[in-house]
Amino acid sequence: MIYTVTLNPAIDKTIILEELKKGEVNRILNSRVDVGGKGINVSKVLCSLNTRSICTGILGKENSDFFLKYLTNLGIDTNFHIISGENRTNIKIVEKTNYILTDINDRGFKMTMKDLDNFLSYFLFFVKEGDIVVISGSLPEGIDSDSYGYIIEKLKEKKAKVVLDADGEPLYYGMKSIPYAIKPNIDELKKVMEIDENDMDSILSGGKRLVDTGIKKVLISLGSKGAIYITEEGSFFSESFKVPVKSTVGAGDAMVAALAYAIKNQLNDIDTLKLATACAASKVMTEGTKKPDRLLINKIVKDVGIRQL
Ligand SMILES: Nc1ncnc2c1ncn2[C@@H]1O[C@H](COP(=O)(O)OP(=O)(O)OP(=O)(O)O)[C@@H](O)[C@H]1O
Ligand SMILES: O=P(O)(O)OC[C@@]1(O)O[C@H](CO)[C@@H](O)[C@@H]1O
Repeated sequence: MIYTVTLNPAIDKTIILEELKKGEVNRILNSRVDVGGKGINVSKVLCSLNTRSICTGILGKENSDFFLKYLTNLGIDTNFHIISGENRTNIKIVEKTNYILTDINDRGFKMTMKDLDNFLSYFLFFVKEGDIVVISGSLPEGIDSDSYGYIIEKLKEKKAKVVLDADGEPLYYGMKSIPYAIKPNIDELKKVMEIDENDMDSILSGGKRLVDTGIKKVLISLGSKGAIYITEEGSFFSESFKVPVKSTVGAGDAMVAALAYAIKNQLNDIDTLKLATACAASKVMTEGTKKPDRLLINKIVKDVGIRQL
């Protein structure tokens, strides 16, 4: 089974403007609302890949119905630990003229380490050897910044394979517990290790150092420049697929979904990176944080080129 864990879910309100004018009245051309948060987005893309996942984590009670209905309508199974409080709303401003994306992410509800332990005590009861657990996104206020490390240790005791996608301290401490796979973007990687983002060799050697620590699969996304995939078997590069951009929000989550799918189905490294690039491109072509189209992914994957590094 694949589980996705989102500790800090969000309602994503995407606003499309001609151009954002600071300090002025801006008129919206179009808008949409999706439920999001990184793990939830991973479950949506797994659903596009016809793969079942259970979407779990923490959900604030106040607007929980909206999340549960949205996911149930997509046919995604949920098993959240509900606590008091309201799930945040994150604003995503898309400027049509220049395609600049501005993310305004709220902090979210407050939770306690006790809430986290309550969630873990029942979640860990379900997890079995060989399960894949994706943990991703920011941590809510109130829990320790090494919480992902703590969760990874417990999941490893259960012999689950953990895929981590986080930023800053949560990524730093999470990596210390050696998850099975990670998917940092280049900015996230720069914060946790010495690399020169403009030098491919430097990024590659950074990724290899991580594989040497025992992390089996390191997928580094480079935004519109593409992605590098480093494993014990080799290192591979894929340019991003040139597509009309509707929203890049969740492109990284689409890659994480492909990575989880590839681990489950034992895809080789080249097919894994092809699928990750196709899922990300399909997501970029999709409005807001809506689930990308399965047929589109299947079409693009055939044309993705991979270069061995
Ligand atoms: N403008 C674009 N056109 C085509 N593909 C893109 C574009 N931007 C990103 N991608 C694809 O999406 C992948 C992931 O992008 P990125 O590195 O921005 O992830 P991220 O920062 O983790 O995203 P998020 O946190 O919003 O999910 C890239 O490796 C690339 O394949
Ligand atoms: O604030 P975090 O948890 O780092 O990121 C949250 C978020 O920006 O990530 C997803 C896109 O990756 C969105 O659905 C959501 O709003």
